[in-house]
Amino acid sequence: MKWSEQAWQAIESIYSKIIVHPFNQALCNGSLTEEKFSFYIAQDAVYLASFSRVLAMIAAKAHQSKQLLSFAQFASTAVVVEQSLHGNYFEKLQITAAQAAPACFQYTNYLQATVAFEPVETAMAAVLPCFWIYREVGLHIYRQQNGINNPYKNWIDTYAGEAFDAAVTEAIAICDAVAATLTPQQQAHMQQAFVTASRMEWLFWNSAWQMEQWAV
Ligand SMILES: Cc1ncc(C[n+]2csc(CCO)c2C)c(N)n1
Repeated sequence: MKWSEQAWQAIESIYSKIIVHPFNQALCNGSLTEEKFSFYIAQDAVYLASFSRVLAMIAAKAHQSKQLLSFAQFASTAVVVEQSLHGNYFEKLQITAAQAAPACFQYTNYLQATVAFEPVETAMAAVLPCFWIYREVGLHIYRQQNGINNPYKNWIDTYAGEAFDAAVTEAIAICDAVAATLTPQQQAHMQQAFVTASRMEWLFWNSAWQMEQWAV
C-alpha cells in the first residue's frame, strides 16, 4: 500500500469529524454568519502568511530540484491565489488584520517547528493535510450546492477547482515518492506528522466556529 493510502486511513475518523463539523455544515448550506466567516478569514490570513514561508523552507531543503520547484510553486500559489481570495473577502466584509487565535497559533508554530527541527520529509507530510483535506472538503461542499445561492461560493470554487486538484495530486505524489526511499520508522514519523496536522485542521475550524479568544 502507498504511504498516502495508509496515511489517509489513519485520519479517516478525523476527516469525517471535519466534514460534519457545524462550521462546514453551515458553510455548505450558506447559513454561516458573516461574523464567523470573517473570523475564519482573518485567522486564515495569519495562517497563510506563515504557511507560505514553511512551504518555501521545504523547497529550500528538498533533496531533488523537481521537488524544490514544486514546493516553491506551492509557496507562490499560497501567496498569490489565496491572498486574492482573502483580499476580496477582507474588502467585502470589512475585515481587519487579526492576531493568531490559540488554534492558529498552535498550528502555525507546529509547522514552523517541524520544518526547522525535523527531516524535510516529515515537514512534507505535515503540510499535506492542508492540501488534501481542503480538496476533499471543497469537493464535498461543492457537490452539495445544487444551485443554491451560497454567499461563500468563491471560497468553495477555489478548493473544488481543477488547478487546486492538480497541486494536491502533486503534493501527494511527492510524499509517496519520498516515503518509498525511507525506512518504516521514518515513514511512521511522516504519518505521525500527517495525523497531528490533520487534528489541527479540525481545531482550526472549531476555533472559527467558537470564535476562540485568548484570555485578556
Ligand atoms: C487552515 C487552512 N488549512 C488549509 C488551507 C488550504 N491552503 C492554504 S495554502 C494552500 C496551498 C497552496 O495554495 C492550501 C491548500 C487553508 N487555506 N487554511
